[in-house]
Amino acid sequence: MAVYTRLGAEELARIVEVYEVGTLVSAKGIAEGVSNSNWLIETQSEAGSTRRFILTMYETRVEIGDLPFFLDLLDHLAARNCPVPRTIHDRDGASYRLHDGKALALIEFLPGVSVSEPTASQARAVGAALAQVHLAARDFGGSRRNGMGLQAWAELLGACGPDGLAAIDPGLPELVEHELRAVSAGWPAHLPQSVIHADLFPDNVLMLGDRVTGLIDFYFACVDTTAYDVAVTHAAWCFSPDGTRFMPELSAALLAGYAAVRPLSEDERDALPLLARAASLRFLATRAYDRANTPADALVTPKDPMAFARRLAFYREPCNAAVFSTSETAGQD
Ligand SMILES: Nc1ncnc2c1ncn2[C@@H]1O[C@H](COP(=O)(O)OP(=O)(O)O)[C@@H](O)[C@H]1O
Ligand SMILES: N[C@@H](CCOP(=O)(O)O)C(=O)O
Repeated sequence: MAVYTRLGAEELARIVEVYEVGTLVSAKGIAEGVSNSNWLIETQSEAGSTRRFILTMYETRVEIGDLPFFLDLLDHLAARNCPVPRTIHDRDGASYRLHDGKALALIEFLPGVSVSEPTASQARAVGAALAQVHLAARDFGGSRRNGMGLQAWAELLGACGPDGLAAIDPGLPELVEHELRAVSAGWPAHLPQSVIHADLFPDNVLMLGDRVTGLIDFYFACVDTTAYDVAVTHAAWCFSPDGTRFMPELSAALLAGYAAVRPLSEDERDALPLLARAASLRFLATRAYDRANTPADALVTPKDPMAFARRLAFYREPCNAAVFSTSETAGQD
């Protein structure tokens, strides 16, 4: 359940009044998501037409100082026809406002559902949408460093300690130590950089059939290696959720969909096997840390770190590097 803050009906109505969107007629807390509190808001204009919005209250994970980057990015991408929600500015023109010390934003509601068993056509569409974002963000003026990069993973994994990792799985301390070293030594510093989403999991994509209607949850977005974002999305979409089963048809389709919009250079393709190990390590790190630090009675159940240890084991097998080198990846869809 991701509604951490309670807001009463009168309070919500007063918040909505600050925007030129009509009056509040309903507000429902949204259970999905783990980081922020979200409400589905319905308003009515004087003429009687209704509109829907998402009201997000940023909880502890999002720094208020980063909000201009995240929210301006949404408006920039939406203006370039990327399927991302626009922000609704208040009567003073602000994209977010403070309420009892926490930041709030009203965001366009987009239709669609998050798929749990993606098809190849859906994976292709997601690859294309990701490439569209990478291209459309080229003239975005904002910048934000990746606070969830290699150093952060090392710190999170270090904070778990060998015993904490071994409590999850006896093989984890050795795997993590080896992979942190390998990824750090092999990180391809020369590749193109851009704004990246950095967390494009199926639950952050809204779809209607094979069409991507919404890319959401840009709260890890930053400037980093573009191909790393491809690797993150590959790790997120191309396996069964528990990481035991690689789905080759989803992989080929996702990479082909991406390359059809933004062909990957040879250097980027060559780097993908290592970047996919890096992406697996990143989600293994946050999940292991959350597993070790979430109280047993917490409202949110921590996600399984082993699902990404299994992906990591897949990507580090030299024979599996071939999944990234099909001719489709070069744009011949
Ligand atoms: N713009 C939007 N349009 C429609 N639904 C949305 C939108 N933004 C968020 N949601 C809904 O709210 C849920 C949680 O949003 P999300 O940004 O992923 O939260 P969190 O950052 O807490 O993970 C999503 O799974 C989706 O159902
Ligand atoms: N995608 C991450 C969790 C990040 O949470 P989000 O709700 O902000 O997407 C994972 O699966 O570990």
